[in-house]
Order: sequence, then C-alpha cells, then structure tokens
Amino acid sequence: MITIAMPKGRIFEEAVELLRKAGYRLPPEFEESRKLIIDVSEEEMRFILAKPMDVVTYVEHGVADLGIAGKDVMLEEERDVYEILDLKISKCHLAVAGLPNGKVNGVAPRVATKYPNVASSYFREQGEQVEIIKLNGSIELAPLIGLADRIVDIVSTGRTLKENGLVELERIAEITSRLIVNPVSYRMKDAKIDEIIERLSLVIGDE
Ligand SMILES: Nc1ncnc2c1ncn2[C@@H]1O[C@H](COP(=O)(O)OP(=O)(O)OP(=O)(O)O)[C@@H](O)[C@H]1O
Ligand SMILES: O=P(O)(O)OC[C@H]1O[C@H](OP(=O)(O)OP(=O)(O)O)[C@H](O)[C@@H]1O
Repeated sequence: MITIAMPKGRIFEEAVELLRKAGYRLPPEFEESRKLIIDVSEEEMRFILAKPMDVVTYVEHGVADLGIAGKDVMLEEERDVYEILDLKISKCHLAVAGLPNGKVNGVAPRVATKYPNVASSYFREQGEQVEIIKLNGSIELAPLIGLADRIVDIVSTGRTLKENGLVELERIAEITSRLIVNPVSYRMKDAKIDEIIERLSLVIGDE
C-alpha cells in the first residue's frame, strides 16, 4: 500500500487528471466527497487530502510515502524529502511586484509575502536590505493600502496584478508541481514508487 498526500485546492484537479491519464482508476468520489482519506484498494493506494503547504509535512513525517507539492512550497522550507519528478502542472512563477514608479520611504523597502524565506534570500543575493512582512493571502492588497512597498508572490495569468494596478518588477523562479517522496519510503517501497514515476513520466506534458 502506498499513501499519497494530495494538495486540496487548485493543484488537485490537474493532479487527479494526471493520475487518471497514467491509468490509475480513481473513483468519482475523489472530486465529489468531503472525505480526507480515500482508499483505492484495487490500485493498492491510499490518498490523503491536505492543505498544499502541509503536504510536505505529511511526507517528511512518513505518514504519506509520496506527495504532490508546488515548487514554491519546496523553495520556502528546506525539508527532509526528495523531489523526484517535475509533474509540469499548475505552472506559474514567483515574482517581485509593486506599484509603477512606487517610491520607497525609509532605508529598507517593506516587502509583503507569503514566502518570507524565498523573499529574504532573494533580496540578500541582490545585496538589498529589506523588511519582510509575512501575510497569508491577498498579498496584492499590501502595496495598495500602504502596508508594503513591494510584494513577492505567485503570478500566473497576471490578472490579479493588472486588476490592482500593480506591475511585475523582477522574476524570481519558475514554479510547477513536483512529486515528492519520503526517503525511507523510497528505500522500502522502491519498486512500487519507481513504477508510479515511470507511469507518470509517460503522460507528463513536454513543456
Ligand atoms: N494563480 C496560480 N496559478 C497556478 N498555480 C498556482 C497559482 N497560485 C498558486 N499556485 C500553485 O498552487 C499551490 C497552492 O494553490 P492554492 O491556491 O490551492 O492553495 P493556497 O493558496 O496555498 O491555499 P489557501 O488558499 O487555502 O491558503 C501553490 O503552492 C502553487 O504551487
Ligand atoms: O496571475 P493570476 O492568474 O492572477 O494568479 C495570481 C494570484 O493567484 C494566487 O492567489 P490565490 O488565488 O491563491 O489567492 P490568495 O490571495 O488567497 O493567495 C497568487 O497569490 C496571486 O494572488
């Protein structure tokens, strides 16, 4: 039996579609129910449904063998898991954004973000001193209301920036979802995990 931690939210549908394309028979219950543990006994798989940021925690602690997590989550926190496959779904990028011609008051610009570690190391590498303000969502609000001078956030279509009068200033990293594995599981269940990697690899898009 292999336990897979799936991210609820926007990655979920694409991840389920990919697994089905790879030939795994996942029941309609997947999309329809509110259950958090779904056993698919004919595939010898158990799925647990977690918040995207928590998937890596379940895998690191070994209660899930595999998980699907955004590269953004992997970059933000160093964890004891292996990243074994780029699933090339949920494409987006991390960027610095702000108001056009935004002026900075004071020495260190204030940067609002859901990704404080990514933002700190990015600005450190740029040799720029900043003050990080951690938020949990609606990051684009911060420069509009005067909480921050800039933001570090996910950009996909660019619609949220545009509709809030913000512009992308610097591109930090390309993001897609990754298959991650617990190191002990990978040793103990290598045959089954390698088979999953192989089957997924055959159906992953080229871009
Ligand atoms: N606009 C986007 N387009 C494509 N992928 C995205 C976008 N925003 C986030 N992602 C990817 O999806 C993952 C999580 O998405 P989602 O928005 O479902 O969860 P969340 O915002 O972390 O959770 P919550 O909204 O419950 O706090 C991110 O880690 C990232 O990899
Ligand atoms: O470029 P776009 O296609 O507009 O997508 C980018 C937006 O999507 C994400 O927010 P989300 O919808 O997860 O809401 P949140 O503010 O609660 O994080 C991200 O934080 C941006 O705000």
